[in-house]
Amino acid sequence: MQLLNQTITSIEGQSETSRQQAKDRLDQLIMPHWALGRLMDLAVDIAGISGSIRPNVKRKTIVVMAGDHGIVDAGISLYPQELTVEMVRGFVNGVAGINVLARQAGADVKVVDMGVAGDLSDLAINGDIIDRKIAAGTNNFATGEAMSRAQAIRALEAGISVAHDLAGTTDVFGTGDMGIGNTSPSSAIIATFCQLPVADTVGRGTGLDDAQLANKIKVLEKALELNNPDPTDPIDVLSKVGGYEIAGIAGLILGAAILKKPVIVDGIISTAGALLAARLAPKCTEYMIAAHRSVEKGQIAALADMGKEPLLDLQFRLGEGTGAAVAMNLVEGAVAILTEMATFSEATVSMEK
Ligand SMILES: Cc1cc2ncn([C@H]3O[C@H](COP(=O)(O)O)[C@@H](O)[C@H]3O)c2cc1C
Ligand SMILES: O=C(O)c1cccnc1
Repeated sequence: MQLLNQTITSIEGQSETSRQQAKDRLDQLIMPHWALGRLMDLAVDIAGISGSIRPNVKRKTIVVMAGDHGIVDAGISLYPQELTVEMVRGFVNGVAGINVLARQAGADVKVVDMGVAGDLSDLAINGDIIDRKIAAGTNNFATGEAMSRAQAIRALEAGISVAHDLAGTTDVFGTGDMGIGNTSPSSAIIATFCQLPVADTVGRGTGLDDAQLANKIKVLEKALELNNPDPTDPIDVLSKVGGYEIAGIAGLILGAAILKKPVIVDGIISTAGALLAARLAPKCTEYMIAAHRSVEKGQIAALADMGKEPLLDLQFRLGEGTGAAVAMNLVEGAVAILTEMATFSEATVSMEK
């Protein structure tokens, strides 16, 4: 509890001085005023986050938090739980979607076992994954709480500790997730914090049909009624209807904020983690960059709640950190514009407005 308390009470906002210095320079670049639009807004944010107008963004790490979910027993996903382990092995072998897009963006992928139900000890022993396993999957929150308060706090602190462990080799973090069934706790968390009917935050996940979607909504409505999470108590929400990888993502974001490093937030699972982090420490939203608009409508509601506008809309519904990886290219582009493009006074040619 000490690491969590220390972290949430110490997070400061962006540097206003660096934001202003970045704006002043961007105002004078050799092009029509602010003609690169949101890429320039992004450059201002990264300067404010890092406290520098020459921010380092070369070393990028996508952290894929993995965990399983007891609520798969209620038939809320198309796929079996065993796929979580198989996908983790796929990430380690470098063959999944996130591996391809991270390679293309020049980012490392680090996989964290936050609470996978299967045995990954061989990978942990070899150092192929980071082992922060809290339990072998959550309890089915259709029949009781997902985890204890103590487990929820340990999972958040594990995420914070991962950010600290990777800080020496990371300029920019990206969040990712793997866990069959995890769109369900994500939707439940978002419905609770945003005080929305769960039907407004639920989507088809990996591809449910209409009848399966109706069942998912019914299961989650009943689960929320049974658990009655308190939206003013983020640990209560996490323990009752959350997930270990979602807690890990929230912790990673809190850690990035304390380290004053940008964290690119992926799809609905990552955004549920981000909302949890925001409820614990509202200022941490200043360190988040929303990568993309997910097909899942709950993600859009959570982003709106935090006042975040996603950079991309590519109809993604994969997770793993794939949107964050694609958005890393934009982060590097934004900083390149800030640091490499000439101002009118620096340019050798004179230009009349
Ligand atoms: C092969 C495969 C790879 C994935 N990679 C990410 N997800 C994504 O889909 C799952 C969430 O959807 P739902 O809540 O409907 O189960 C999570 O594992 C998420 O990371 C995958 C899903 C599958 C099947
Ligand atoms: O928004 C996402 O990242 C997402 C959507 C559906 C399934 N898995 C992930």
